[in-house]
Amino acid sequence: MEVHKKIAVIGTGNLGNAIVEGMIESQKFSADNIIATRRQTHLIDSLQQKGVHTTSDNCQAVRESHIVILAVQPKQLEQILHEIADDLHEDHIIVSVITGVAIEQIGRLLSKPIAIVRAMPNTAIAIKQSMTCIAHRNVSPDSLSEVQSIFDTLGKTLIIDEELMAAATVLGACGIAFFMRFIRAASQGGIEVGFHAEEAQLIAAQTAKGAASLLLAHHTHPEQEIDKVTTPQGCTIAGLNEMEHNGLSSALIKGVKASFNRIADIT
Ligand SMILES: NC(=O)C1=CN([C@@H]2O[C@H](COP(=O)(O)OP(=O)(O)OC[C@H]3O[C@@H](n4cnc5c(N)ncnc54)[C@H](O)[C@@H]3O)[C@@H](O)[C@H]2O)C=CC1
Ligand SMILES: O=C(O)[C@@H]1CCC=N1
Repeated sequence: MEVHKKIAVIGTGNLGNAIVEGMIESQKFSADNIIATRRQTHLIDSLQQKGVHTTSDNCQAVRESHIVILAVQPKQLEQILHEIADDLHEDHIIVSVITGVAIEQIGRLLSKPIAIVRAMPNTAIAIKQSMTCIAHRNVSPDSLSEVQSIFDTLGKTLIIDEELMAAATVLGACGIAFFMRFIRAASQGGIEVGFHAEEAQLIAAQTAKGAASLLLAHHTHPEQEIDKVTTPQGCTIAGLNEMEHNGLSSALIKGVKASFNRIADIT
């Protein structure tokens, strides 16, 4: 499905950039219909070169758009809402990808009846491989499906209760960094056992992609797939058990919980 509505991304940093890159890559959005804002617009020249309208004028971006994606840091939100409030009207849909800020908080800061949806994508949105969790409160089915269809073109989506948004942030958004670190560590091991760094990374990354793809394609539990790899008295189980003796699963679970607990302190 093509998306023809004008979309403004307010705060085009790491995630905002990835969202715009993904939209362009998908070819479902015309670059013409995307407005990306940043205080230092030269830092998003690469998007301008692809036909995106870039500006530091958040109010103009809001006036010229229908869907407003808020992608600033949590501490920058209040000032941004203050700045754009007069230009927002009830036909707009706000999509906040900001961590730890509830819909009710945004609504209170705006004190206007505007549809607000929270979305939690990850940086794989740049290549249309995001996992995006979406939550809303009292948004019309049409507005919700409009927002969901944007993220559907950029990966997979799941509608969740807003109470689960912090958990979604940790598992889905921070998860990119967690899995990256796992791949880096696997590559480092691969170098120890004989590969050049580049080869080790290729093997580790493609293998990680294969493992994830197996789960998505077979709808199996990871242990079922592990059982198919662990030949009795073989090298896989020897490696896995050594990793577990050193706390692999425990370290991951504790890391997820530490990230989750941090979200409560963010705002
Ligand atoms: N980076 C990630 O993977 C993810 C980030 N998020 C959330 O997305 C939001 C953005 O995160 P990042 O992209 O990592 O941060 P970032 O700092 O890279 O991006 C924020 C951008 O907003 C711009 N900005 C700040 N004030 C502005 C203003 N007044 N006008 C225009 N632009 C302004 C900054 O210059 C910066 O480029 C955060 O709330 C974060 O919690 C959510 C999911 C994933
Ligand atoms: O690190 C952060 O706070 C943000 C939210 C999820 C990914 N990056």
